[in-house]
Amino acid sequence: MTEALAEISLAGIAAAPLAEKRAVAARIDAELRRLGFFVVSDHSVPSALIDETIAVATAFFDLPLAEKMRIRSAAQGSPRGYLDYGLETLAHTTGRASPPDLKEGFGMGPLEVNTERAVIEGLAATYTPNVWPERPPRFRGTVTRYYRAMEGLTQRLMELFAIGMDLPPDYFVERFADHNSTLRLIHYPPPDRPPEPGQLRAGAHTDYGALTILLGQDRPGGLQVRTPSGEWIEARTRPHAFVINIGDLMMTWSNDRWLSNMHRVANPPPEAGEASRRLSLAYFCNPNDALRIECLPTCHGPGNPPRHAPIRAGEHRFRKIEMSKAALRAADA
Ligand SMILES: O=C(O)CCC(=O)C(=O)O
Ligand SMILES: [Fe+2]
Repeated sequence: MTEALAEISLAGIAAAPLAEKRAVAARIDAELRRLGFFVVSDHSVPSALIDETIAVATAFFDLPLAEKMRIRSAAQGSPRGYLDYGLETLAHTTGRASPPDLKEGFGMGPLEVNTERAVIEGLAATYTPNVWPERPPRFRGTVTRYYRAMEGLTQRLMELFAIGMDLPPDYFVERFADHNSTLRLIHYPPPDRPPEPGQLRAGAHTDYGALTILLGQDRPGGLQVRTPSGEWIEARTRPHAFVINIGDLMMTWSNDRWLSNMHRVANPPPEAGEASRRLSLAYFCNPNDALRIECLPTCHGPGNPPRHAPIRAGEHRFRKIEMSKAALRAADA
């Protein structure tokens, strides 16, 4: 069995007849069962938009730290604005002790929100407002366009997911009305000192939501995915191809038919120097925060009872976000 990520082309998919969509959906189904990850090409997100987003992200991370800290992420709610070094330790979200991840980031979320659905009982602030840096000048417009492109690609993928799961093609549409998806620009700088024992660019974790669309630069110290046999393989990609993986909510929905798989970002070899500077654009697609996530109707039956207790989408994510910040709380105490 090959253990590399499969590449699936979405060329012409939007206007394709159902039979053709079914064939692509079957390939996606196979990859999500096997690895929980695949690569998409011909996805119709313009290469120029990807390049421009990388360019404004790079210019933002190049700003002086004090300027970035002016829009530092608030302590509670969905992370928005600047995520400084040391804020997040992804290994904690799977219950393992670790030093913080070696990265900084910028997070933003929905562009308009129906406030009537925006606050979930018992959760602090779910649809946290966006904050934007003053510089670079084209940052807000470019990042906004990229976010819109991710919303569009998500719709195409969710249709294929529904077909792959023998559901009506539009099954997920209303479930993603007032979605709370986060776009995160992530910067992994070249190391300026050896990592602490157990410290990675991003510790091993699973993603929390429905699916993730990742554009990661192919640099030393990149994304690694765990195989069913427990090895780590490098998820190497061409410049404008996306890595798609599902998160915990999709695994719960599918009753574990699809795998929300462990992945991490490795440290570069020290001799890689400046060449190991890496950016990634991670779009974490989440459904409506108030939605109860429970086994899909086509994923249980006699001999296959639902394996997970229902959980509200926003609640699961918030629990994970709080775990990821545990190091910060310990340091503050
Ligand atoms: O930067 C990457 O390649 C992956 C990052 C990631 O997995 C995450 O932030 O959840
Ligand atoms: Fe991840």
